[in-house]
Amino acid sequence: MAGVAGRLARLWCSGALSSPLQVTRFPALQLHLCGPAMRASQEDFENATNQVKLLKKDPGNEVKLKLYALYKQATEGPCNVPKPGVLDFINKAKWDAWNALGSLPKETARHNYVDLVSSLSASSESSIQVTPAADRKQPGSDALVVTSQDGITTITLNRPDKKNALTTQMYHDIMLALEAASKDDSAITVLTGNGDYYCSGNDLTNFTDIPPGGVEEKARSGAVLLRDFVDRFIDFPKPLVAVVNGPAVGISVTILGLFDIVYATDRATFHTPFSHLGQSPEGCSSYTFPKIMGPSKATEMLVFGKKLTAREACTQGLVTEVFPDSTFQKEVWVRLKAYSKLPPNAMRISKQVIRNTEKEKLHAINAEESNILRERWLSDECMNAVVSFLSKKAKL
Ligand SMILES: CCCCC/C=C/C(=O)SCCNC(=O)CCNC(=O)[C@H](O)C(C)(C)COP(=O)(O)OP(=O)(O)OC[C@H]1O[C@@H](n2cnc3c(N)ncnc32)[C@H](O)[C@@H]1OP(=O)(O)O
Repeated sequence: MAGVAGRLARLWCSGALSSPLQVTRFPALQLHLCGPAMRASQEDFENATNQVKLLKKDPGNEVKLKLYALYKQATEGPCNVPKPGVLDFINKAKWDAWNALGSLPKETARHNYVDLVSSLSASSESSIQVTPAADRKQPGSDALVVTSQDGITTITLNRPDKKNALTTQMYHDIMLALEAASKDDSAITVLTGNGDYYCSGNDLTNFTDIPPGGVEEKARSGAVLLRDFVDRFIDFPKPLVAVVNGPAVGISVTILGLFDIVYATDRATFHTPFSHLGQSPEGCSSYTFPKIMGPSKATEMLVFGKKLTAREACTQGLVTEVFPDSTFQKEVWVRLKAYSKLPPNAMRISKQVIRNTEKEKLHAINAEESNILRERWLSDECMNAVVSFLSKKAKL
């Protein structure tokens, strides 16, 4: 194994890998917990729209496009106008910026707009400071944005440029967010993605972050992280809903068997390429998938890596309901807001009555899957697959 890992390191040092792999830890991600008193209120947003006109320093076209896109997303939702012609450069650039935000919820766009204006005013010393909502954390990296409103706590994977691939830090942040959501005053918790992907699974550059203890230590700590991460979904006490806004890969698919409801846009696909990657199933899918869809359909996904369309995944029981992409966000959030008005304790207790009978078994399955993966991660099959992806030779 050291040979392959050494190859990975040499490949990186030789610059053959196109993206500058992070051998150091990922920058700490800020977890924006926007509880009822902490989300960017409409007043914050209106203040920010006024303050942006008073900026002393021109923030540049790229930032202005981002402000434009966030403003439109916050006020009108996902891009809903036809794409301008190629010669209409300015409007096409604005359209592209807005469209790139995909299905980002209005509340999140509003929150990001206020944060951006706040940071611009701080750097340009404008005459009016936006007073961020009380107690809200200062803007920082928001690869994970948590908002809580209308009885729903929403955890949004917000790393669209990397198809919402999960960094090691994001696993920790999601666990923190689930912990907070289990105790806040919301009735339902949602996991969704921003951009065209729901989530492309484990960030494969995580494998390049080799600690002093070497690859064996990396595999050990990865197995501990995986087991803890999946345990949070097994034990989560409130109704947990996946709003699958686009393609889903790997662990983002396997943990769906632990959600209570899975709503998907018809653009979504569901791919678990574990053999392709020299790995094996996780997220309790080795138990939940055969239970949900039968052993042969589960084998097609988990062993042979068959990618399912949203409708196939619905037919096989992994997805609860599929919606047309054009009305997905609107229909899903209207429904979830109605569900969130139901008596929260009754929903929580009913979920636990359903889940409790399996909890012990699911924890045992999770422990077994994590141990097996710890070995798989040390295999040449796995590292060769990772090296192929990172050297941009192979995509799924
Ligand atoms: C606690 C540990 C748990 C471990 C257990 C988890 C297991 C898994 O999740 S296994 C599955 C892992 N995921 C993958 O293997 C997917 C790899 N990605 C791809 O194959 C493709 O990116 C794609 C099919 C998801 C999308 O292809 P495409 O539409 O062509 O977009 P790009 O490939 O250009 O992606 C844009 C950008 O994002 C980077 N990226 C996407 N996915 C990942 C990823 N999983 N890990 C790292 N980076 C990813 C991609 O490299 C591009 O980056 P740039 O080239 O720098 O723009």
